[in-house]
Amino acid sequence: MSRKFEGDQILVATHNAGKLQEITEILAPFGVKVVGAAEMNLPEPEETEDTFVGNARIKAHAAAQATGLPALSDDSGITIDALDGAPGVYTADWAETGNGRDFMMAMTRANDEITAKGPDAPRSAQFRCTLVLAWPDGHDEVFEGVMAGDLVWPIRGEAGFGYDPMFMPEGYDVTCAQMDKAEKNRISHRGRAVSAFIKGCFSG
Ligand SMILES: O=c1nc[nH]c2c1ncn2[C@H]1C[C@H](O)[C@@H](COP(=O)(O)OP(=O)(O)OP(=O)(O)O)O1
Ligand SMILES: [Mg+2]
Repeated sequence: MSRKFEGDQILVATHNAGKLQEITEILAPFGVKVVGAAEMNLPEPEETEDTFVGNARIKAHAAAQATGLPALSDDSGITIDALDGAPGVYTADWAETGNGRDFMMAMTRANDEITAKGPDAPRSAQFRCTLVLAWPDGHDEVFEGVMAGDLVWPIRGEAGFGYDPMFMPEGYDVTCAQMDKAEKNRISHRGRAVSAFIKGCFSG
């Protein structure tokens, strides 16, 4: 069934367990063995670029070079219209405490900064995901996905990870943290990007 990965492993170059679970579930029907970065004892590279694709390239190439496996990385985040696209590539940084990540703090900051723009500030935002598939020979392929929605307050739901409890996708009246996994994967930035990857790599 698979054109490029038949009988092979693909390394998913992320240390985020939520991402790894989503990507593993979306790829499950395609007969490719998914291995995570933590399982391979890979270090977490520094994300020094100011674009999603730049940081996705750093993560994917580091993992492919270290293992000799094709490596698929995910760089993602949220762009908030009222904040001119912030936090964007710095979405994870907003949750950083110096002692692990605190997404309640990050979501509170997002809500506070929108609220500070005034009562007419839009609540619209986009989740964005850039996947880079890096090959051990040094070439790569890029796949992207976007999900539009609104940021709600107070937060709702327990499922998912990161900013899911405040993100209500367009056309829904529940947040990503109130959806089952399959539904989120069907519409999400990551689900769309992984679908593009599947089209590119499993349908030849
Ligand atoms: O579906 C999502 N639902 C909720 N939050 C999300 C989602 N997708 C990305 N996010 C947030 C989490 C993290 O704060 C940032 C990504 O940062 P990003 O550097 O790409 O990922 P990460 O550091 O968690 O893992 P890693 O770099 O090892 O892949 O955006
Ligand atoms: Mg990261």
